[in-house]
Amino acid sequence: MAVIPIVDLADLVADNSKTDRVVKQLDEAFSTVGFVYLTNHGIPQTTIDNVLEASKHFFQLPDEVKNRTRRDYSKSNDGYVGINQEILGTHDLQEIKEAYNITSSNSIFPTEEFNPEFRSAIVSLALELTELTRRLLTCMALALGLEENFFVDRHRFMFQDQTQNATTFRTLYYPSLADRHIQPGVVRCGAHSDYGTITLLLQDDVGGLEVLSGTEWVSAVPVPGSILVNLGDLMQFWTAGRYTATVHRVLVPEEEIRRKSTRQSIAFFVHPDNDVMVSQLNGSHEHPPVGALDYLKTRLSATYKY
Ligand SMILES: O=C(O)CCC(=O)C(=O)O
Ligand SMILES: [Fe+2]
Repeated sequence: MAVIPIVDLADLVADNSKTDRVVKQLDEAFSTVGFVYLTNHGIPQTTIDNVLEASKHFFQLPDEVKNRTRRDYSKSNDGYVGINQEILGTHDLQEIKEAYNITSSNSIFPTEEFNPEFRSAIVSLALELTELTRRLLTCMALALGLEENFFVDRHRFMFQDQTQNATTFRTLYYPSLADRHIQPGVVRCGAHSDYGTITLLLQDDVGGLEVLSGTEWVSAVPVPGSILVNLGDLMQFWTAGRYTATVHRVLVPEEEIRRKSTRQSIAFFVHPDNDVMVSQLNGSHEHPPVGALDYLKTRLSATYKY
């Protein structure tokens, strides 16, 4: 049974030059299971808890209030995404999840009178995740034998301005399923791979995330204090398949107690700057280069329902 490895970042956080072990371990994880837990990543737990708390507060507001900042994909990717507004799994009828997307500190935020902490909590965490992402991108460049700033230089505008970079902070809320009749084809989050470079994922202690390893679904059990990292399809393309964009999902729990619980997670979807042309790093000309933003748009419009 495949296991998701744990990589301890303590040395790297203390001293940026201590990359060797981390580079090797990330390379191994990304070329096999495609998911890795990071521990001692340096982001304070209170910064994470503040977002979970402010998010819960938001998602429990009446629909009428939440819909005031509803995502309108004809304008941008920011804002509130209601139940079934997006279906990631190609065979799923319903996905019982809510989400809120933020692309910078100037993004669309809920009206402050309802939730004054939401903006500041999210911006603080997003800035920390941006820093951590830079460290990871540096390690990945070294692992692939590239100049160490190769990826960082192509991700210059993360969480700064969506007209230049589509990196998105997403807070997710899976409501309680206590009073729902669950038909086949109803899930919390359908099977999919992510689209971009990497995704940093933080989950609460409820569990339910599973990752596909061969033909087997492996539980990504919550490891307290850790951040999960997985690769997106664009990075799989970039590395010509050396790194894997692993399919993952969150089903409706079978146990009554977990079905009743709400579940929360936070995803930081990292994308290259919009104008980056991604060419396969093995020098192959089999597939023409793809523009980072064009690629993302194609993927987003396939999942967006209304
Ligand atoms: O909620 C989770 O644990 C996973 C969410 C996810 O995979 C996504 O939004 O892309
Ligand atoms: Fe995902």
